[in-house]
Parts: sequence; C-alpha cells; structure tokens
Amino acid sequence: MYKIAVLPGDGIGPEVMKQAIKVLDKISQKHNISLQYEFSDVGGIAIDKYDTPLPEHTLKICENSDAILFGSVGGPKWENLPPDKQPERGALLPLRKHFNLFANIRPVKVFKPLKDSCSLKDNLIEDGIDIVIFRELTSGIYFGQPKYISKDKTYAIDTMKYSVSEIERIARLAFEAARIRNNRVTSVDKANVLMSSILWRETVTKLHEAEYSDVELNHMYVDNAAMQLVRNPNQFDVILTGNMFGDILSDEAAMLSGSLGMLASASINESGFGLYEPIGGTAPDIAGQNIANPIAQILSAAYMLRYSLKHDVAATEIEKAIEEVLNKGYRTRDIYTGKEGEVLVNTDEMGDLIVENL
Ligand SMILES: NC(=O)C1=CN([C@@H]2O[C@H](COP(=O)(O)OP(=O)(O)OC[C@H]3O[C@@H](n4cnc5c(N)ncnc54)[C@H](O)[C@@H]3O)[C@@H](O)[C@H]2O)C=CC1
Ligand SMILES: CC(C)CC(=O)C(=O)O
Ligand SMILES: [Mg+2]
Repeated sequence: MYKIAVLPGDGIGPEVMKQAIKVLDKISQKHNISLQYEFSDVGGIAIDKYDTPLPEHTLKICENSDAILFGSVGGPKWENLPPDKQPERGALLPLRKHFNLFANIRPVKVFKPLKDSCSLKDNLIEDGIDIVIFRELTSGIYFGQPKYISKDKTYAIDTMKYSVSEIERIARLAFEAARIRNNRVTSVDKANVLMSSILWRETVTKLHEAEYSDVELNHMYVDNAAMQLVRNPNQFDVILTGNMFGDILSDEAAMLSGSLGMLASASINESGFGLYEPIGGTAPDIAGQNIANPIAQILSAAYMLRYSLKHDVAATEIEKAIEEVLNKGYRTRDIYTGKEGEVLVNTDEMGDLIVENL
C-alpha cells in the first residue's frame, strides 16, 4: 500500500486535483495498486486556517508518505503578507528544501492532436517535440543568502550561489537521461556575466569530460536559449539549467505544447522520493470557474506512478488516455481553437473523459 500526501493548495489547485484523484482511483483499481490518500492544506488556504502556509501536520503527512501530489499555491489574497508567510516562499520552497528535491524534471511533449494549439507554426512541429528540462531546484538565486530588502527599502539583495556538488548532481541526472534519449545535453547559463554561471559551465564541462564524453554537450546563454526554443525547439534533447533559468524556460516551453495547463513535473531527491506538480501556478484569473485544464495535474499523477511508485504501465495508460481524448477533439478553453471537430469541455468533463478512456 502506498501513502500519497495530496496537497491541492489554492486557486485552480483543488479543481484540477479532483480530476487527478478520479484518474488515480480508476487506474489503481484497474491495476490493483493500493493507494491511501492523505489530504492536507498548504499555501494560502493553510494561512487562512492555521496562520501558516506549511502547517506542522502537513509536513508530517508528507514525511510519512511515499510521494507528494501537489497542486499549486499562492494568489493575490496573500501576496502582501511578509515574505516568509507567503505561500510560495513559506510553503513550496521550504517543502522542496526540506525533502532535498534538487532535481526538477519537466518533460515538454506535444500531443499530436494539439498541433493547432501550439504557439508554433505547423511545419516546426511536424516531427513532434520531445524535450526534457532538468532544472536545479533547491539552490541558486531562489535560495542563496543574503536575501533581503534593506530596512529603508532603498535597495534589495538576492544571491545566486551554486556549489560544485550542487551542479554535479543535477548535471549527472541530465547526462544519464540523455544517454537513454537522443544523447544530447544543452547546458544553459549566463557565463558571460554571472560568476555562478562560470562555475556552472566549468563544472558541467569537467564532468562531461570525465564521465560522459559519449554524450554530445553544448553550452548556451539563457537569452539565446529563450529565443532558440521558439525558433527551433527540435535542436534540444535534454536542457540542463539552474533554478531561475529553468523556471522561466519551462513556462516558455509550455507554449510549445499548447498551454501551461499541459505540462507537469517531477521533483525528486537522491533516494527517489518525489513531489509531483503542474509547472504552472494557481491561475487566479480562471480559478473557481471549472474551466482550467486538468491535464498537467493528471500527468503529474502519472509521473508519480512512474517515478516514485514504479508503475510505468499504469502511467503510460494515463498518457494514452489523455492522447485519446485529445484525438477525439475534446478541449478545455486554453487549448480550444474553434476548428471543426473540436468540442469545448470544462475541467470536470475533461477529467471524466480521461477516466472513461482508461
Ligand atoms: N508551483 C506553484 O505553486 C506555483 C505558484 N505560482 C503562483 O500562482 C499565482 C499566479 O501566478 P501567475 O504568474 O498568474 O501564473 P499561473 O501559472 O498561475 O498562470 C499563468 C497563466 O496561465 C494560465 N494557466 C495556468 N495553469 C492553467 C491551467 N491548468 N489551465 C488553463 N490555464 C492555465 C492562467 O490562467 C494564466 O493566464 C501566483 O501567486 C504565483 O506565485 C506560480 C507558479 C508556480
Ligand atoms: C514559487 C515559484 C518558484 C514556483 C514556480 O514558478 C515554479 O517552480 O515553476
Ligand atoms: Mg514557474
């Protein structure tokens, strides 16, 4: 029996999590996988209830679980609180740090039926797109100290710090992934300006020479990478990068797949424990309307089955069911283009359709 900590969070989090649970219920029944969900509050909803974004009992539930299925946290209601009390800084980042989830893996795939929703022209995605971003998740500028706004509020400081061991451990995973994919790693940095990026580049180069010289490696500045992702995404196989660059590039890459609502991620530590979440946020602009795309959350559940629970067949079946539903023309609003054959559905309906196709 697997214990799953389920933390829906804020905004669209609970709406899309409900769909992921429906899918997990169906697939676990089908494959006789015993799942025990432990729901708990995190983020803004936890601030409202317990005056803290990461209550002790939520952390305990996560510690006693085999994996964490996470929605997303934050929203306008909580953004003026002191920094440490805000949902993102006070819950999500501490959770990532607490479990040492240093590797954030963000696969970018275009489901063929969504060619028309993709922000690129058809000819660019004829062969599909299959990229995976390895983003360092527990260090870099989001965590480096010092980090403060001066008392008189005339300046502020963030620190972009990376150690060799932090760079090596994420780079190693990226090289290993490339070996079982198309054998290419693009390491993205800003080594023409940042000291941490100079060390990043040197470290990746040394590791490559010492242990992974069979993998093709090239280095790219992040500004160029942002442009190249739109110009010619198929040049990328594995993208290896730091915390902030990976955050930004993966939102950009989401538009290759049609919508931020389509991409999920796995954040794992050295022992394989993982937190699984959509790459996007709480989407306050559409929350509460039953129109969000639940596919990213459902894919997060599939990645959880694959990476933490080692049920690859079940995960693949979920991915196939999603493809099938898209093939039949069903679209939530974010991926709806109005073309003949498309049927606009809401969040609940999309969840039900995926369950039916399992
Ligand atoms: N992992 C997390 O918990 C994250 C939390 N956030 C937080 O979320 C809040 C809102 O942030 P934003 O910058 O607006 O980013 P966002 O990712 O929530 O939304 C950006 C845009 O994408 C759309 N979108 C996102 N997910 C969607 C889905 N599943 N279906 C359809 N459309 C979708 C939204 O409607 C919006 O127009 C902030 O408080 C932010 O800090 C942001 C990113 C990640
Ligand atoms: C709080 C943010 C770092 C969350 C985010 O945007 C992400 O992890 O993609
Ligand atoms: Mg982000």
